[in-house]
Amino acid sequence: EPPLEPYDQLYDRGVEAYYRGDWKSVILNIERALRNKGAIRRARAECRLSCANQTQFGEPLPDFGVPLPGQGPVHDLAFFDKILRRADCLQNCESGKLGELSMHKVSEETELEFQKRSPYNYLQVAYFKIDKLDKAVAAAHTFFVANPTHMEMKQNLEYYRMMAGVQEADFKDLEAKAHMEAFKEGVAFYTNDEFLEAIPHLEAAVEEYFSADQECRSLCEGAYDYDGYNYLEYNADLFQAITDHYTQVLNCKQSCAVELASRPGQEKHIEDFLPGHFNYLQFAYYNSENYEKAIENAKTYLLFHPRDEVMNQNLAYYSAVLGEEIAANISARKNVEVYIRQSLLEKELLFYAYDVFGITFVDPDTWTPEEIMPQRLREKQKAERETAARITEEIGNLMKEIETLVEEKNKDSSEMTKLIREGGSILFDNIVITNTSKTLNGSQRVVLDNVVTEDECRELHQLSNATALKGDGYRGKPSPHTPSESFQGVTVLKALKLAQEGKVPMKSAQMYFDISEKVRKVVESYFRLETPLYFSYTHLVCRSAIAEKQEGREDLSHPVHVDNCMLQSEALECIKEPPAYTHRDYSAILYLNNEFEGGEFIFTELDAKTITAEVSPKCGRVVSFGAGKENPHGVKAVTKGQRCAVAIWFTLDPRHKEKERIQAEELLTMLFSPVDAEFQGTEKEGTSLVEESKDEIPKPDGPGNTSHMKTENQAQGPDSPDSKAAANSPLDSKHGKEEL
Ligand SMILES: O=C(O)CCC(=O)C(=O)O
Ligand SMILES: [Fe+3]
Repeated sequence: EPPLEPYDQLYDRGVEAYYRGDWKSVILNIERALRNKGAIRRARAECRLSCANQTQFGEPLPDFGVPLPGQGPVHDLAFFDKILRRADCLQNCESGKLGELSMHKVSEETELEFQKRSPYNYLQVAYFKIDKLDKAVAAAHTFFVANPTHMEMKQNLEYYRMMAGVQEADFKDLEAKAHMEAFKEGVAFYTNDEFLEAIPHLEAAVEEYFSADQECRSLCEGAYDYDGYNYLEYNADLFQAITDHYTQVLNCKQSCAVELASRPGQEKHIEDFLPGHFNYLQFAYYNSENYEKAIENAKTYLLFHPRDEVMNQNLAYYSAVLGEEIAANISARKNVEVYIRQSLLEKELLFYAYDVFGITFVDPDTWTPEEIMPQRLREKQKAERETAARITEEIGNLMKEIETLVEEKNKDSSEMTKLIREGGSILFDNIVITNTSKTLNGSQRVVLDNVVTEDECRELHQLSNATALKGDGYRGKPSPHTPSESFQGVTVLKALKLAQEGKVPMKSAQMYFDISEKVRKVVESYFRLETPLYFSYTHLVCRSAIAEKQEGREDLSHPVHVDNCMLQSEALECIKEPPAYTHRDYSAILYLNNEFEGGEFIFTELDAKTITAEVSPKCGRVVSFGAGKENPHGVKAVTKGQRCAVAIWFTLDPRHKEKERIQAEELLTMLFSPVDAEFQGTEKEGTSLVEESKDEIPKPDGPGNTSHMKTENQAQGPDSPDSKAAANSPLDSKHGKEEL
């Protein structure tokens, strides 16, 4: 084998070759750099592990029989004897495996390049140039995993995906970590309720985790990092120097828990990662009816979180099923117990160093018992946290005050501008403004007359009755608002479709479309809106009194409400949340007739009682208003006859533009473009050319995700672990599977 070359030099040579276009040399050097880096890492880890085994502390000291004065220094010597032997062992081992390379220090920049997986970016191009597609794809994928926002690589991958000869299996992550892969596979099966299949992967994940942890920890025993110290001024004595270096090593070892729970290209690591394995496992074993193993893993999980309620319940349940006695004899995993004990000792030392020397330690684990932190440090941190909380609260209060001040100012000015603003042109000469916000005792209100003619009113009224006849049944449906009235409604699209089928006059349907557009323009202009107003919903509605149900009637035809929020009149509040149509910004109602009794439109206060203005419907009259809480409104009972109106709601948000409106526009264009008009003539059946609204087909429904899990004994009630454990398993916590 050729002597190992430092990988930073190999890498530099590869990059140089890249700019010469010497692809073979790029591949040769960079592949070798990657291999060397791996070899160094492995050699270091192996040597540190084997030397630790060879020169363990804790062997009995030379026996002096009775304690002698002066035995202390002998103990010290025995300790440092071990240290020297360990150093000797390491030197021999490493130079044996790595030769001169063992002394070579790689620059931080190169280290970072490798961390970012940049070598694979060069490799990807070089392989592509020499037509090694499978390798190019793997290199590209490997790079992209760690750089998911890299646009060019994303495009490359899309390009590769379309190329002939490229297979799905080529998209390999060449730097994937065995423990994470096994975990992901296990969780994938688990998520599919394939528990039996999940188990071997999760077990492998645990095993791989511990070997990765061992390697990670051994790699922490490197050189002292003077970061933060002035190199030249650092003059610690023997024990301070040992302390500084050793705490750094311990800090690094502790952070292995984070390192192992991290995924390339993702900022956040998986929280509570190692304990999570045993949570998955206990539930997977339970669902595979292996109660012994379920108990073992539940107990192992409890080593980390002894007070976890769900897990304690699970354990109680498993124990009851299996028999308390057998259960009591099953213990948690030994290696995990050892791991925890060691980790806690490390934490204690680190907290000690934190407390005394101020060497910062941030505990990466969520399961550390509180007692591990020294009392004094705990109090210090508590005090600091309290101060921070107080400051945060004070700042919060201040911000709130400022916010309300600003809000009030904005409200004043926006109300002012709104007031000044309404009153724009009404675009058509014959339309008249009958009432404004001022005369209607509110804001964002207007009543206009002569918006449409008597003929138009009559035609739309007939359209409503014709569609009701053809569509929903003879007298319309019972009103959703009152038992004393019936109610019929038709949208623009429905009217056009019925017209297309020859069931109502096309001219009327088109008039309905045109008139609603006219109202939209007028409202947009009158309220001087700076951005376009879009249709949100259009409905031609007639309410008819049911003669035999009028006696003693006290309800309204349409209870007082606000169009874009849920009115809570007792609380004098309006909540702008679904199911309210929160995106509605303006409403307009065009009345078509007055041949009925009652049916006055009313504006009220937020209490839904105090009437502030009343509008009597008549043909051609439009009442229009802001759809928000400033305008609660309703309709008084229609006690005789039929009251018809076109109700239109508008939105300023183009994303909520009515889908039906767009379809209606398309249908009209199609019907009245010459070619299509002819084409329509051949559609004798009258089948609709426009797809039925998708909303009318019930949405697909999937199987419940836990419905077929083991449910035996569920009748026993609260002890059943399945649903609760599932709810508490890491899957459903904030680190969902999509992050994996
Ligand atoms: O028909 C009316 O006068 C008002 C109807 C209304 O407010 C509504 O449907 O939201
Ligand atoms: Fe309304």
